[in-house]
Amino acid sequence: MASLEPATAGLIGFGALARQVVAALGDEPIRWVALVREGSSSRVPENVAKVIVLDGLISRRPALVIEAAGQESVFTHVPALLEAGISVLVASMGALADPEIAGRISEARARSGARLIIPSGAIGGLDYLAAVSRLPDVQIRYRLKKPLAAWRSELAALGLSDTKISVTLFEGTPAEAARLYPKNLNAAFTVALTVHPAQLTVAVVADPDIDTNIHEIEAESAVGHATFRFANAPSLDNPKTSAVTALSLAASIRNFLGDGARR
Ligand SMILES: NC(=O)C1=CN([C@@H]2O[C@H](COP(=O)(O)OP(=O)(O)OC[C@H]3O[C@@H](n4cnc5c(N)ncnc54)[C@H](OP(=O)(O)O)[C@@H]3O)[C@@H](O)[C@H]2O)C=CC1
Ligand SMILES: O=C([O-])CC(=O)C(=O)O
Repeated sequence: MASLEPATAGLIGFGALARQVVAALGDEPIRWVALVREGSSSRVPENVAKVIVLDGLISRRPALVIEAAGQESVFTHVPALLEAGISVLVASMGALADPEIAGRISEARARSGARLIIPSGAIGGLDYLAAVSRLPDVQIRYRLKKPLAAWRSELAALGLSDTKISVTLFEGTPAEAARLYPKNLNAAFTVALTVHPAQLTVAVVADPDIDTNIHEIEAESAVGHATFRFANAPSLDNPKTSAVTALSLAASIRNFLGDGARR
């Protein structure tokens, strides 16, 4: 980072991702403040200040707020932060599949000039996908396979908790995937926003024979065929979340704060 002057950074939620982001940036001069829900069971360490209302976070004028709490918190908190001129890094990108919240975020950014930072999260290759997205007839397929532990409630609802074979849970559009699987399909919507949702198809698989979260992206266009495959170790604290996601957020935060955004 460019300067040793501490920056204030906010966190929405203090679960697996937020805890790992703070740990990954342990050597950086950052004053952390976390917005947690009243009565939350999250254990917030002493080096992180805690607030329970959004105004408590806004009044500290953080240089950046990191949303790591789920799609619902994007609806309730992100437009107000942007309106207040505070830039936000959003992990729960699937929230932007909802046209109303996408519109509110876009208007708030335009009014205040605050930035919405989109991390690559559990995946990569977004630069290539952005490059080919302007070509006519580009087709992109995204397939997410996770172990059964990541799909407990979905498999129980189908009576397939102990399946011995892989189960295709979903095939369809990225917006529908983000809506149906709000804790698992955010990376898919990051791909959708990088290209165009109409260019992308999504498949979701529960696989009893794997122990990693596997994201496969295939792009076919006039300039070639590309395949990306990310076999991510799940976070020890949350099997739905890949451990690399916190590192991606940490890299984006370093990048943003190193860009002269310190206060
Ligand atoms: N872009 C990507 O590639 C990825 C994105 N994600 C997104 O990140 C989110 C967080 O992941 P992870 O940390 O593993 O999840 P966790 O469930 O471990 O943590 C989320 C925390 O947020 C808290 N929380 C929920 N709602 C609110 C709220 N309205 N205000 C404040 N705190 C809240 C919960 O605490 P409590 O219930 O105690 O209040 C919980 O501790 C996921 O839900 C997903 O949307 C995850 C992985 C990859
Ligand atoms: O962490 C992952 O592998 C992906 C994930 O949960 C998401 O995109 O919401």
